[in-house]
Amino acid sequence: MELRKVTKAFPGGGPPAVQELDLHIPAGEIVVLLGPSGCGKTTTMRMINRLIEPTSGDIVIGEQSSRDIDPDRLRRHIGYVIQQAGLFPHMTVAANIAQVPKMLGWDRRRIAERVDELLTLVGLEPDTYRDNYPRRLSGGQQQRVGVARALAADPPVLLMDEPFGALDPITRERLQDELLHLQDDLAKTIVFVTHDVDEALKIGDHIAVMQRPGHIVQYATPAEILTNPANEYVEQFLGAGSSMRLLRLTKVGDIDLDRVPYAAEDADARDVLAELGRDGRGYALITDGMHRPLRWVTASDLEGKEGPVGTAGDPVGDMLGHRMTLQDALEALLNAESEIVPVVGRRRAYAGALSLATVQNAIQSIKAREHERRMRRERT
Ligand SMILES: Nc1ncnc2c1ncn2[C@@H]1O[C@H](COP(=O)(O)OP(=O)(O)OP(=O)(O)O)[C@@H](O)[C@H]1O
Repeated sequence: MELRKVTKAFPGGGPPAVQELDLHIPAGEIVVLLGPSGCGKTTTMRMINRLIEPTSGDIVIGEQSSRDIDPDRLRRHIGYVIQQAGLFPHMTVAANIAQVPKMLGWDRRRIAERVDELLTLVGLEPDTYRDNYPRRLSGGQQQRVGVARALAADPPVLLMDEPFGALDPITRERLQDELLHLQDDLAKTIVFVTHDVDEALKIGDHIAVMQRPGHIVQYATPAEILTNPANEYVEQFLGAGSSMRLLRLTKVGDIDLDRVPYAAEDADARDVLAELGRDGRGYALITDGMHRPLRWVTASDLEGKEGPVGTAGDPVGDMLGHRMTLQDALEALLNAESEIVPVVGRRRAYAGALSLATVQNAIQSIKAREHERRMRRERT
């Protein structure tokens, strides 16, 4: 989807709500519009599904200008989720979800099957929820129904306007996780509006940072925005704590891990001992035939031993996954029994090790990059 110099001026003067907006929204990605109240996020969304018409410019979906698509047809191909779900209170959950399929003339059986399928997809048990009314549901459950309704006719595009804005922080985080999980399978093209920086960083493949009135100041990936904000405005909008946020964005597998020596359990104890001597840190990891960590051994476990390492040493306790965020890894390390913890990648194979010192090095290099960026900006 592509927005080309899209402008919206409302009658009554003042600067246009949206000004010559250019935005490329790649298929299958989540693009977040992030900005303060009144910067034109909702107006942009409403132009995409033609609830309002641009004053000038063009919106191209697929190969076609949205102007050339009948608005009703267009809206059936674009799911819309808004804050507080916007469900019809006098209709059951099933009837709410079934709206678009009904308009499309699906038969009753197909609709009923689709409703149950969608309820299951968004984590609501069909038998419990399909005949319920929205007011009997919690905010989080209503929002789930809102997502189910938007997905009913399997639209390729989803517009989500502050969908989790009215939820408590815990429910909000859970729904964010579920959305990302769903997106792994569905790969919809999603435009997601929020004014919450952390939500944007977590959800977005790309983020468009918007500024009043109605324009984009930076369009980049979350990591780029954090490490290289385009200007003072973006930096201020991100606020303090960029380093902590980077910990949340960075995956364990992205940093330089500790290369602890390792050997298979059938390796000769004398060879492992020699390797320990060369490495100098005094311990090694023993793995099974699939490179999965089994035990820690120290030099004294191997002293005088001949033949395979076998069951020498102590079993490995905690392990970390390479997809874990640095923040979660830090938390796990603080609670771990040993100072150093193996990191495993695909099929739980050994990928390196992590200690507080390794994390600290990673933080240091993040900080160094930040410092360098600041110096660069001051020079220009
Ligand atoms: N129907 C309208 N008539 C006149 N002005 C409008 C209309 N809709 C929006 N505006 C104005 O356009 C600007 C952008 O509004 P918009 O709702 O798109 O911002 P937003 O970024 O979504 O803000 P919020 O986060 O508060 O929803 C605001 O100044 C708003 O007052």
